[in-house]
Amino acid sequence: MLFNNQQQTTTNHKPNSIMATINFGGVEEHVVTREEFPLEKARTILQSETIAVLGYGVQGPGQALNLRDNGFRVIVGQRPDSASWRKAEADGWVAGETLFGLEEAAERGTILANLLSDAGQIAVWPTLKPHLTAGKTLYFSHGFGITFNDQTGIIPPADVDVVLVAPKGSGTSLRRLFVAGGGLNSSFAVYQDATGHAYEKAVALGIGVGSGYLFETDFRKEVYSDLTGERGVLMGALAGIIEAQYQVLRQRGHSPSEAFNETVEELTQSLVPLVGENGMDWMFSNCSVTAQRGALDWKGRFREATLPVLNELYDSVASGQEAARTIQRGSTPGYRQELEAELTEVRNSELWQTGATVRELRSRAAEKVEQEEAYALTADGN
Ligand SMILES: NC(=O)C1=CN([C@@H]2O[C@H](COP(=O)(O)OP(=O)(O)OC[C@H]3O[C@@H](n4cnc5c(N)ncnc54)[C@H](O)[C@@H]3O)[C@@H](O)[C@H]2O)C=CC1
Ligand SMILES: CC(=O)[C@](C)(O)C(=O)O
Ligand SMILES: [Mg+2]
Ligand SMILES: [Mg+2]
Repeated sequence: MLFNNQQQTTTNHKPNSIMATINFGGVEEHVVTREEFPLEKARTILQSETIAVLGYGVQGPGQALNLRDNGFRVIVGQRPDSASWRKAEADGWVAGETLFGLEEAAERGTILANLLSDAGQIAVWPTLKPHLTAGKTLYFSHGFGITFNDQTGIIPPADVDVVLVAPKGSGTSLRRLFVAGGGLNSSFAVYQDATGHAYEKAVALGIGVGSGYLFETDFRKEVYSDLTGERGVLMGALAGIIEAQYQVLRQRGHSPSEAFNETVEELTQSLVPLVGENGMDWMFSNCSVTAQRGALDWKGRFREATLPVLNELYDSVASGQEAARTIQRGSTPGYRQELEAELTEVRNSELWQTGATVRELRSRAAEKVEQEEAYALTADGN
C-alpha cells in the first residue's frame, strides 16, 4: 500500500578483506568480528571524525558511552531542559563542551548518529538536513526513516554517506555487555556511498559502539525483520502467549504463584538461559523425558497456530501499515503519557504484580545466600 519500493544503493568499495566467511547452519555469510576489524583500525578510520549522537533515550546513551570509552571523539545532541538532557549530564557529558542542543551538535558533528525516536526523527529532519553538508555521514540504528521515506520525508542529500548499525537488543544491554567485556550483535548496511568510504565507516562505527559481531543487511531488510521480531516472538507474541497461558491456569483454579512460576519465572530463570547457552535441544534434554515428549508433540501445534498471525504481521510491516501506525501514534500530542498508562496497566495486572512479588522473594533469597557466605568466610577466618 504505502511502501515505496526503492532501490538500495550498492557500493563499489566493499573491502572484502575485512569480512570473515562463516557457515550459519549450512548457509555461508560474511561477517565482521573484532578479529578482522580490531578497535585500533576503527579508531584510525574515524580519527578525524566527530560523532554527534543525536538523542539520548535508550540507544543514545549505550552507543555514546561505548564510543567514548572506546576512544572516539563524541558529542551528544539533545533538547535542553529535557529529562534526557539531565541524564546526559549525569553520565558526564558537559554542556557547551560535549553536550549541545540538537542543531548545534549537528553543526559540529561530521557523523550524525540519528538516535532520536523514529517519530522524533521525522519532526527534526527539516532542521537536521541543512547540517548534512558534503562528505558528512548520516548514521541510523534502524532502517525505518529511509525505507519508509514516502511517509517520513527523510531523503538525504546525494553527497553524504548514509549508513546503519542496528544493535540487536536494547541500548541498556549494549552498555551492560560492553561494561562486562562482551558485545551485542549488530547488523550493518550502507544505503548511500558518496565518499567511497561509507562501508569501512559503517563497520568502524559498528565496532566502536561495542558490537559482538556485525552481519550485513540493507535498510529494508533491517526494518522488516526488526519490526516483525519485536511485534512477534521478542515482545508482542511473548507477552501475548504469557497472558494466555496465565489466564488458562488461573481460570482452571491454579494460584497466582503456580500460574506465574509455570509461565514466566521458570522461563526466564531456568529454561531460556539454557536455550541461550546451548540451544533448544539442549534445554529440552535438561528437562524430564515427560516434558520433552510433550513439548515435541505440541510445538508443531503452536507453530501452525501462529504462522498465519506472523504472516499477517509481516504483510502489515511490508505494506508500510506498521510504520504508518507508529508515526501516527508517535506524533500524537500526549502520546508518551498514553504509552505510560498502557504500561502501567500491564504492570498493575495480577500477572505482573505476582511477578513483582516473585522477584522480591528472589532477591530476598539472594541476600540470604550472601549473608550465609559472609558468615562462612568469617567462621573460616576464626
Ligand atoms: N531502544 C532500543 O534499544 C533500540 C532502538 N533502536 C533504534 O534507535 C533509534 C533510537 O531509539 P530509542 O533510543 O529507543 O529512542 P527513544 O524513544 O528513547 O528517544 C530518543 C530521544 O529522542 C528524543 N526525541 C523524541 N522526539 C523528539 C522530537 N520531536 N524532537 C527532539 N527530540 C526528540 C527524546 O528526547 C529522546 O531522548 C530508533 O531508530 C530505534 O528504532 C534500535 C535498536 C534498539
Ligand atoms: C531492542 C530492539 O532491538 C528493538 C526491540 O527492536 C527496539 O527497541 O526497537
Ligand atoms: Mg526495533
Ligand atoms: Mg531490534
